[in-house]
Amino acid sequence: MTNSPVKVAVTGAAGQIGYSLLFRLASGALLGPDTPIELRLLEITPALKTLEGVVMELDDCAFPTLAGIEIGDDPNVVFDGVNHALLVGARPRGPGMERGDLLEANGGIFAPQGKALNAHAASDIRVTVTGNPANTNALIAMSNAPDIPTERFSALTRLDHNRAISQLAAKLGVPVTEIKKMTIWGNHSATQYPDLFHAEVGGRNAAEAVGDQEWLAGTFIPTVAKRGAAIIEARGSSSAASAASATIDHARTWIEGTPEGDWVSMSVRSDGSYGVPEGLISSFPVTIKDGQWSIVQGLDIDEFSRGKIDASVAELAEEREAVKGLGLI
Ligand SMILES: NC(=O)c1ccc[n+]([C@@H]2O[C@H](COP(=O)([O-])OP(=O)(O)OC[C@H]3O[C@@H](n4cnc5c(N)ncnc54)[C@H](O)[C@@H]3O)[C@@H](O)[C@H]2O)c1
Ligand SMILES: O=C(O)C[C@H](O)C(=O)O
Repeated sequence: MTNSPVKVAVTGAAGQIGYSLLFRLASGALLGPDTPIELRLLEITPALKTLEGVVMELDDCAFPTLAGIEIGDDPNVVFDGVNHALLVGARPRGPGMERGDLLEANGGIFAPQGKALNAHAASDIRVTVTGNPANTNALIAMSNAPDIPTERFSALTRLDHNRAISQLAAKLGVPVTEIKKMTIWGNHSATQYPDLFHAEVGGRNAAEAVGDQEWLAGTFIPTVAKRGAAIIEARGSSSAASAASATIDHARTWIEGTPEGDWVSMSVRSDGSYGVPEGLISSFPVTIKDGQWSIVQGLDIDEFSRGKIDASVAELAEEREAVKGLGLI
């Protein structure tokens, strides 16, 4: 291992997702076995003691790829020189909280974090927002970091993408590796649109392979879109290991690129493609090469898909108006 360490920041590091994410990052799941990683872990002050315990456990694993760990409660210190920022820590919706309250509370987190990244991150910084509402939190962070190119900000819809692949593979009785070109459009919320019309199963169109519009519209789409809620209902808390795994998948694909003949779903700043208003952080099919993503162009969008994409994008536009009204962007 001759490379110098890559600095990866994780916020909300003492939380549920953090507890799964940190050990996988430290063991090389993001950067591989030959690149040392330095973890920069941000938490709120009252959670630092818990985080110290997690750091003790990380030490106890003696991971060969783990070159160092720094923890703290000041993003201006923790984000110094970071190459990747995985923004996981967010304010969950509490009893009686309206969407506007949630957006305001998260604005208080993602605006200062955007500013701190702008001031202190490395010049090659790439930012992935997992903390909900992920798309709009990414918009807030991006809007508060004017010196970082906008294409370096993203939000996580890879978990939805993975869920869609898994549901489709189970329906058709094929391995997940047979499924290519899955797309999640729109917001990481119940309005998202998992699209089978452009996906492929063993080279064949997925919607045709399913051949059952009732299952597609009445079972597949709501199962994927409401999977987060189903896990909360079953587990008593939101998805954590799968969210950590998808966060690593997302960031690793951003580094390594997409394989020939496939793409991934990633929430990125819209350039107006597919009628998604410019500037919204919306999920698209993207290919990635040399660390740069591009929205897949030229897909035919039929009336059914158009309606679903428009509904989710309308929600993103509403969220943008709400955070604008709060002066967060
Ligand atoms: N995008 C997705 O696919 C997806 C999937 C699952 C969960 N999530 C979201 O990820 C977020 C984290 O989930 P979790 O289960 O780990 O939650 P959690 O409550 O267990 O942990 C969140 C952590 O963030 C910390 N935190 C709060 N404010 C912070 C700040 N300003 N700076 C640094 N840390 C801060 C908290 O102290 C806490 O330890 C939630 O918003 C959840 O809804 C997103
Ligand atoms: O849906 C949620 O609130 C949790 C998370 O975003 C998920 O998709 O599992």
